[in-house]
Amino acid sequence: MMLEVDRLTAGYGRIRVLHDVSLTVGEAEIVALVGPNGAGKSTLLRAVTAMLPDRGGSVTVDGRELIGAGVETIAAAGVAHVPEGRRLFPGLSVRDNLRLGGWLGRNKDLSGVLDLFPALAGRLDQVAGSLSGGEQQMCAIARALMSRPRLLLIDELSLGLAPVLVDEILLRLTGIAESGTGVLLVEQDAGAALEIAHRGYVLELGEITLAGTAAELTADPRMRVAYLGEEWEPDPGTA
Ligand SMILES: Nc1ncnc2c1ncn2[C@@H]1O[C@H](COP(=O)(O)OP(=O)(O)OP(=O)(O)O)[C@@H](O)[C@H]1O
Repeated sequence: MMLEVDRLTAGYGRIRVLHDVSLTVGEAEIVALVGPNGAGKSTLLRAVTAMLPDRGGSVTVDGRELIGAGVETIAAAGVAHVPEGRRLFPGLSVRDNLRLGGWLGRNKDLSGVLDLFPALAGRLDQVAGSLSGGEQQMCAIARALMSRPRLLLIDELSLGLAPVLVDEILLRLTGIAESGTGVLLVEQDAGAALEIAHRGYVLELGEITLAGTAAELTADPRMRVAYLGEEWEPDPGTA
């Protein structure tokens, strides 16, 4: 497996958020991470990119330990993170945001990401802060891709976006994975995420409570009621 998270424990100050979380993402695999607000999904992505202090467990990419590693080691391991809220530099142009994404890896060639997101091609000179929400999300993903990552971590892809746009961006992710990149996708819209994911995990109260292939999770009755909008029909025998 490319990414292996093994019994990871992480939190903030004295608050422990993640408890012995283990998960994997393979090459060219899309893995969905779903769960309620506050479950620890963003914390997990932050822990993988070593933005949190080391609390226990291990995170390896291709066997290389990331816990305790510096930002350059993480970039060299090929990990890119699209954080919640996108975090573009709003006063810089789209071109400069993209170039910054390629800076550590000395990648100046924008053509690959512009092929993926043609909507950005005509907006290279526009400041990122004036893009629409969907364009900003595309720009944030494109910026992350400029580092030519082996592993892409995306937090709350659909936040504030129209469903049609979400579908379009998810489709792009399928193409990105087909080219070999592993994708760990944190997503509120579990249905949309499981449509493109190969596998998924449910994180609740900082623990993995359910895991399986996308088909297994989509068919799971608990999953269907809790995350996929199915109405609960009490068993007539017990109601
Ligand atoms: N910087 C921080 N300092 C202290 N506690 C934090 C910090 N960031 C997050 N938390 C707490 O950690 C817990 C997990 O938060 P996290 O953002 O990882 O959840 P999440 O599953 O991503 O939720 P959401 O779907 O709402 O984004 C929450 O209780 C949150 O309040």
